[in-house]
Amino acid sequence: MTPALVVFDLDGTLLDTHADLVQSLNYTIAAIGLAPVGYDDLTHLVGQGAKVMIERACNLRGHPLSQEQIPALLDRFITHYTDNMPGHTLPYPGLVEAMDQLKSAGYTLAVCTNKLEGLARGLIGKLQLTHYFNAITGGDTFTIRKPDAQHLLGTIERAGGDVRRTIMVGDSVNDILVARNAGVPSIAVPFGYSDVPVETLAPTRVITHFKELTPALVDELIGDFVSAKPAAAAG
Ligand SMILES: O=C(O)COP(=O)(O)O
Ligand SMILES: [Mg+2]
Repeated sequence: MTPALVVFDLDGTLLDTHADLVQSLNYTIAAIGLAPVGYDDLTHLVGQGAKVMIERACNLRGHPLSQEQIPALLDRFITHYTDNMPGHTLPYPGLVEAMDQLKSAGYTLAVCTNKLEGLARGLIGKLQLTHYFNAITGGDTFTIRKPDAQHLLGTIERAGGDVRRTIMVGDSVNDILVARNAGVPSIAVPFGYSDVPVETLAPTRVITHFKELTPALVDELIGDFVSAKPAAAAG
């Protein structure tokens, strides 16, 4: 049987990236004279990748960007963010121990993020975590991204997983929606960058610390989810 697969969102789930995102974003918008944004703004800015984050920050400062302005600002962000990796970014408490336990139990792991794939791979590599994952996809890996189901389904395929034996772990609405759209149970974590309480996103389960992410919980959610599905119509 295909091993169970746990797919993680990156920003606000796998890694606490907020300080470096804010630092590079402020460095970027300073180029057009805009005042810096704060951590509290981040929950409304992050989630759809760097380009959207920059656009949202400029809108927040009352300076909507023209399409012509975006490429240079995106390059400025990517250069600064890459040059400063891993910066202050760290895995959340208990994550590495949970991933070790899942891998020891024969489970496979993957990353499905709306961060640019190159930035995700660079950051995961700098933190020496690449070896944990069968697949790492970003917002630019496919032509679509979360919450489109195909982003998660494509990640599952690249990881050699089975959608019926997969769970998604995330901190924001796009993660819970992509799981729902792909027919996959979801675990929400409250310590990331959601602009609403994660309970209101109706995930399958909420955990408050990665010590709760055990093989038994994964089996429970997959089992419950499969048994709760209507029986396939008789062929
Ligand atoms: O880069 C972002 O906007 C956030 O991406 P993620 O939460 O899907 O990792
Ligand atoms: Mg996230």
